[in-house]
Amino acid sequence: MPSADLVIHSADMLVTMRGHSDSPARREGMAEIGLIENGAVVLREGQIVAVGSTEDILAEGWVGPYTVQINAQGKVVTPGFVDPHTHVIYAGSRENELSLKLKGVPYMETLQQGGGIHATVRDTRLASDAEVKAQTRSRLKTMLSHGTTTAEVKSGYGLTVEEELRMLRLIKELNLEQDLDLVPTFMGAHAVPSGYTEDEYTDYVVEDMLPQVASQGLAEFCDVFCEPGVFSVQSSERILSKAKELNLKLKIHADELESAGGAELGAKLEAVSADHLLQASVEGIAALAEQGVIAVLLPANSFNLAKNSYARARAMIEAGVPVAVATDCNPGSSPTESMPFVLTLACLYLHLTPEEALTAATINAAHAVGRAAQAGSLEVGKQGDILVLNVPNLDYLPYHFGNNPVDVVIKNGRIVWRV
Ligand SMILES: N=CN[C@@H](CCC(=O)O)C(=O)O
Ligand SMILES: [Zn+2]
Repeated sequence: MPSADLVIHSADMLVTMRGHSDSPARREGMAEIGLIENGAVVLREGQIVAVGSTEDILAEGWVGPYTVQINAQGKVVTPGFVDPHTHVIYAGSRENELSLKLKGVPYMETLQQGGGIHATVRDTRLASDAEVKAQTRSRLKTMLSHGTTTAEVKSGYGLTVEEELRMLRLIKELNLEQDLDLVPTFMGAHAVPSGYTEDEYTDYVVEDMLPQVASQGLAEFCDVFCEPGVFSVQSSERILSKAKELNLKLKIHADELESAGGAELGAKLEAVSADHLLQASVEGIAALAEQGVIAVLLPANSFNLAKNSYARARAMIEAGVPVAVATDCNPGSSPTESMPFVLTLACLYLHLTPEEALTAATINAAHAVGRAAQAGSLEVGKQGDILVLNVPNLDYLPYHFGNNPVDVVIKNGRIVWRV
């Protein structure tokens, strides 16, 4: 047998997430994390070639003279986190919105007065390609150091054909230039820019943007901010239907601030995920479950909007909706790169157990970005995307918050970050 490039062994707990790669975990399945005590995982040429107990793995003779070994005694080993909802590509920042929020100005009012997303659109358009990439690269590095090894990235701070294509091209370049795998989503329908009515801009997205995005093969998914005052259910349906016709997979920002039928639309159009969902109706939740649409929940966004309002994750899980969690990393509603922080919020405010939260941040998140065949679990044949966490058990991970629990990040079988 050829010897391994890397063996991680003696992990107090090795979380494999096995058995959920064909379809996302639902209901009680979300608590089935495939735990191996005193576990080990073996990597060769970037891939996982064996997973099991340390005793078995060491007896199998994987360790040769050139094998790098990591002793994970006293630690927990998990799949790399998959962050399935980010707006991480942009220039500038919006710390000015903190004082507005403290004065009680709602998020939507800031947006409608030309701030919010529009402010980031202005900053991003003014920044050179090199500036946008440098600022984004730095955030991606923070994400990686906090354990994210795959992330979805949305365009949406361009809002013209040229600027949206530029964002998607820069995502493609960044994907090749740094360690995280990036999954590109076109979100030209992120806000209606000034000078357009909603209908005029919807026409522009459908007739001009989408055909060019699709023909250049720059995006895998299309997303829409479906929210009263931004894109109505009717406009969202026009955009997502056109995207589907052009073979893009679908996501939808649904029922974030108001219950308006966004979840129902996601289910009707067979979206891969519906995201936010704070105000999703009972019927909307049932429709997501029926269609198998993944609910991507964003508790850091809820935390940051400081309205004490979170998505009803337990009702979703009970109804059979597969749940994933994400940072929603963006300069306004969720300025964080940290999946460990999201895990804490998922437990405390979405009321997930640590096991369910970890499922939501790994294999279910991988399904939400179309990467479940490669990422999200520690199974033979998958990419070697692995975390060694400096925590003694699973409960400790969400319990000890506000700092970075990640000891080692392995991406495609290579150590890419280490304390
Ligand atoms: N809700 C719409 N889009 C982002 C916010 C983007 C921004 O505020 O810049 C979100 O998912 O939270
Ligand atoms: Zn978003």
